Amino acid sequence: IVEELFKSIYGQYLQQGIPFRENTYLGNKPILREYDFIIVGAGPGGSVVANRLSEQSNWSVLLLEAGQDESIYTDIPVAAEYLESTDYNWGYTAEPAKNGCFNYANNRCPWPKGKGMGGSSILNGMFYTRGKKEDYDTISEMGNFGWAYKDVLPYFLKAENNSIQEYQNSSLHSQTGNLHVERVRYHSPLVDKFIEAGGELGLQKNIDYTVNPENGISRLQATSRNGRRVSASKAYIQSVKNRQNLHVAIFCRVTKILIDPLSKKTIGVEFVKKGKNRRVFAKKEVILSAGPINSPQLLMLSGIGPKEHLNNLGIPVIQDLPVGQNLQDHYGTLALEFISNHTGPVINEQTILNPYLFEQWFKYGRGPLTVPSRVDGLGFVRSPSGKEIEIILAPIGQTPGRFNIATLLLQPEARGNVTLKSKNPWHPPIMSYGYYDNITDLEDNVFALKYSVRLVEETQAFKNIAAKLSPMPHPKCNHLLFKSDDYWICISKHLTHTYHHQCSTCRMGDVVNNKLQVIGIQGLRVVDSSIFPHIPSAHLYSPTIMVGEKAADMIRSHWS
Ligand SMILES: Cc1cc2nc3c(=O)[nH]c(=O)nc-3n(C[C@H](O)[C@H](O)[C@H](O)COP(=O)(O)OP(=O)(O)OC[C@H]3O[C@@H](n4cnc5c(N)ncnc54)[C@H](O)[C@@H]3O)c2cc1C
Repeated sequence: IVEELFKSIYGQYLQQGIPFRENTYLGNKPILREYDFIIVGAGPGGSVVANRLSEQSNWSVLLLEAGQDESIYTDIPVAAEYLESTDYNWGYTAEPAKNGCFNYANNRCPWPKGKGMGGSSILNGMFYTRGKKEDYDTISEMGNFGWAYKDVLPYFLKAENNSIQEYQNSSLHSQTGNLHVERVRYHSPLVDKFIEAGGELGLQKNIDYTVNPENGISRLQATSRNGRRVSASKAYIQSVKNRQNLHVAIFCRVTKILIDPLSKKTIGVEFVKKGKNRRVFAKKEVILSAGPINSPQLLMLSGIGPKEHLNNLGIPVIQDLPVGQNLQDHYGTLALEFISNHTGPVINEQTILNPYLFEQWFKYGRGPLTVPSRVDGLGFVRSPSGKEIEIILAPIGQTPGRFNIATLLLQPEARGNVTLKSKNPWHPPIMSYGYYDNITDLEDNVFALKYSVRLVEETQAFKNIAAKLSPMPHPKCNHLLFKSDDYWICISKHLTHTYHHQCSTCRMGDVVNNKLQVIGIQGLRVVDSSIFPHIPSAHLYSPTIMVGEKAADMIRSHWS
């Protein structure tokens, strides 16, 4: 019976898995029937693994990406926020929030996710941060051997290529990796005011926040090179595009991971390209790097997830695991508006197309278009509850004489989850998150908003340019006393902003082991931001690159 079943599964796969020629990412390489490794998703997790595994010339590697290639538009740092309304975004929306996202229709916060070579690193804010030593030590203390700070630091360094002058001789930075990091190449005088003001309030000026993001303030370290975005695909795929053993195929939407239900061995994946269903097989492993929303979705569609949920949808259960649970994220307020007598450049939908600014950027890698999402300046303060909060300066306003400060809770209490709407792979999953359901998050954000106002209104640095909070109250909060705690609570709930660091939906310890192998399944790993069991105090691009570097080493040593 087992043999018959085996034949019926594999026989069908083998018939359908005939080779076909493809218009692939680079050149016209055919997608073969079988590879040693199949990687799903060309985001930061998948791009790194594809590069590192294909260093081994006797291993064949296929990287399947649902989206398209990058373009000149994704190269422009300041354009990041505009890319969210293009096909580079999966365009997800979270479920209605009870205590946040009030400025959006039905209280549903948008959850953009990058779709294309580089994943979310083609539309992210390009902040380079790594988090705190304690973040990784906590991950290790949760039982994940090999993930303490001392274990992950070498991989951060392996990845980094930091050209910032003052870090050239630091043992905590490196200049040899693939991920370029530099200072923003347009220096607004407002950033200096921000740093001065932080100093006046007792923050340490010009800290290296990648090493210790605490009680300090400094300019941004950006994942760019000569003023151009460095996506994960730029950093890890473009330079190895001519490797014969690496095939990269775009517009390939994976709909299922093929797993033999008896042996629980991963066989390959099913995907759709140009409307056709196809299958491709893995000799060694399938590596799932589809990101924090699509990785759990694909696992559940393939029979790996909470038993009851899968049973309710009629999906045969292969492995009962808490996939999609425990979603974590960073959120806060975007953004308070301040006015001053400083007149600097203005970037909005009209001025971004200004030919002079474009030429400055294109020819020389300079000017305001090099400023990622208009941001240059981060501060780190501790709330009365003892948690770290990030304060973000956008010195370039959307209207003249204005600038913005945003808040970000680095260790929020809120949690969420990803579940399936149906067993149809084309239906987006259901995403929920408890914005401000926990009073500590709300109190911490109110503290951060009041701190941001103090930073501007109570320091000489900003007084010198007559800077102050815009006196126009938010129209939905103008029934409350301006600047009172109740006003700030109202602002928090209306101007809720997620920083798109969703993670932990395939968390290490519950869904994958410390080698990132899916528990109970052979030949299947998850390598992306969904594996963090506990959210680092960082924007997650560089931590996910670190995960990719570390995973590639583990995979290599497993198979050698
Ligand atoms: C708007 C925004 C701003 C951000 N700003 C910053 C920042 O300033 N600094 C920072 O450090 N981090 C930032 N982040 C977070 C960071 O970019 C992400 O944490 C990181 O990209 C996660 O990497 P990943 O590999 O887990 O997944 P992703 O980057 O989401 O990549 C997943 C890839 O898989 C592909 N994929 C998904 N499903 C399928 C499928 N079924 N078949 C084939 N391919 C599939 C996707 O198209 C995508 O290319 C931001 C994120 C966003 C969205």
